[in-house]
Amino acid sequence: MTPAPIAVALDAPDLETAARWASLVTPHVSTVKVGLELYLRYGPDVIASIRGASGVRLFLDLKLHDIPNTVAGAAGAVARLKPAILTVHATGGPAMIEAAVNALPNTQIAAVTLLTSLSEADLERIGVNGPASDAVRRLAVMAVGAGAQALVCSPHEITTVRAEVGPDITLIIPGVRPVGTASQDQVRVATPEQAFADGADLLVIGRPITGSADPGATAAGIAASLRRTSAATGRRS
Ligand SMILES: O=C(O)c1cc(=O)[nH]c(=O)n1[C@@H]1O[C@H](COP(=O)(O)O)[C@@H](O)[C@H]1O
Repeated sequence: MTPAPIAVALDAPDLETAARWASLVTPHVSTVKVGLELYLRYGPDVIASIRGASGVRLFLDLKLHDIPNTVAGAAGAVARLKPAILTVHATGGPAMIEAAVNALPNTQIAAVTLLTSLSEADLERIGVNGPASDAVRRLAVMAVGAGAQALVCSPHEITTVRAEVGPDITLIIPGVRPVGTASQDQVRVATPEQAFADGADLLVIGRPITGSADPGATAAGIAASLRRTSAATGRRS
């Protein structure tokens, strides 16, 4: 069976836990994601350890955000790790995004638009007025113009962004919560089925899987539900 278009966020306090989660979910999902918690604790070696434990596609979520020259250097520094995907913050601007794209020609650079943990009230406090979807759309268009091949946005903005950037840009969607699970610090959320039906290419899911009693079974359950959504909507994963 084709693994589901899910990146499991391995936000673990230690490498053993992350490697265990990776090996449990690997039969069911296409991708695992290493983020700041693991990378800052263990450094680049964590990538080889996780690859050894799972062998699936690796998404490196460092959310780079700095001047173009610094981001070019930082992206170049992780080139040898050969991540399938690397995140940068879209608000770093077009020159910064372009610098990352040029530094890593064999990696999909994903521009994070507005974090899924931000509410519209939070956005107003940081100077982003109006509906989140307007700002996300503007950032998405700018990032794609700068060469980003993937975008990260919340489930609420999928249809708006897709209409703007077309079918060839990969939409990566965190803020995903299966029915009956808590939102925790996520604000702009939807179910995996809804996000997938709306056009997400890759769902990022962490705690609803890794915090469950049986991460392998939970991942398998969400994967099966996405297959049913696919059959019902005609959407191919
Ligand atoms: O870039 C990301 O992956 C990301 C962007 C965003 O806007 N929101 C967001 O939650 N994420 C990441 O997605 C994961 C979500 O984890 P859970 O909230 O546990 O499902 C975390 O690893 C976040 O770092």
